[in-house]
Amino acid sequence: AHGSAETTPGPHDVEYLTTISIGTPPQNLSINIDTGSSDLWVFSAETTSSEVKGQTVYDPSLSSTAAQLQGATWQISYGDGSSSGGDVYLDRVALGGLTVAAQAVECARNVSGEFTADGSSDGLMGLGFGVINMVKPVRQKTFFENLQAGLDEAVFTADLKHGMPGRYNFGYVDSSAYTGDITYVPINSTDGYWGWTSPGYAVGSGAFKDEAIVGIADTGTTLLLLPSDIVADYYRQVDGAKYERNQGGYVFGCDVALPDFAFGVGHTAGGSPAMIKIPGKYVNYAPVGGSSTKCYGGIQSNDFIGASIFGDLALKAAFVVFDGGNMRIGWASK
Ligand SMILES: C[C@H]1CC[C@H](NC(=O)Cn2ccnc2)CC1
Repeated sequence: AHGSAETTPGPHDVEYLTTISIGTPPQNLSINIDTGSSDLWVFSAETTSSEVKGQTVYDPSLSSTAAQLQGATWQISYGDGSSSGGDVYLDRVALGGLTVAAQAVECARNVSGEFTADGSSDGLMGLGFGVINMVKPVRQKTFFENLQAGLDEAVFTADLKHGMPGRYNFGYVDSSAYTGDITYVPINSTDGYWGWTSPGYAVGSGAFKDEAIVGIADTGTTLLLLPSDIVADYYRQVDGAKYERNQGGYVFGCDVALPDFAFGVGHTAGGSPAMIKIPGKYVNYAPVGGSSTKCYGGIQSNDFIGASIFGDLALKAAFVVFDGGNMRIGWASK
């Protein structure tokens, strides 16, 4: 089996939203597919009403195929400080023409303010590894893990785009969606993430710099978060760019010229790595609050996290294969 679903960017490509249907008859929700976590949770009929502002909720009592997972609860918090928690139902979940008959659907009883304020997202679908699923007492499998054995190929692909809809495909690699070759590198899923190491980077037309970047491919993070020395190297090439503590990162004039940023994939012994080039204009993330002339950079420091995060800013410059069958990740230009 294989399937394909369109995914649509929010403002400034802050997140990408994909429609899933849950239950019988189907209840359609718009969710954020997040390779940086492993819980499928949704706003629900059980969510504290003051914490629901415009989201569509899943109501298991209206689904003939819903069954509560007795005694199961979950609580999750994300790197950006947001959080949610609740109880668990098993129900049919369909996405892109593929269905899991008994998917653990984590129903929120409470969500933090960030989720309440985001009227576009009705929940998250974690496509990380089940080892970090937060359901207790028994961890639950992700949608992809439940699908995997039945897929033609044990893969899903992310084809996110700048300011326009892209696609998540499951079970196949669409050879018409990218240019050149896909370069695959091993992943380290020990921490439950799609962890991988880039051999280095280049700023604009500059030389390749051999500096290993250990990170995760995370569709649930908006920006590209890298070691502070690389980030400083990039913004040295942006006229007037500076680090502003009260903005929480590097800012620059919204009309400034921005160099491309390229990161390496793979490292043929002695040869040069394949490069994924992020166009400079993608690095202009958005005007900072209250200004129309000062803009916030899409490349920022990973200082307080310890690993780098190849978020949407990096992913939307590539066609990315999350290969669960061979525990590897593949990157191609497009
Ligand atoms: C410091 C970084 C900040 C951004 C963090 N990303 C997330 O929290 C992604 N996410 C998932 C659900 N809601 C948000 C990763 C750490």
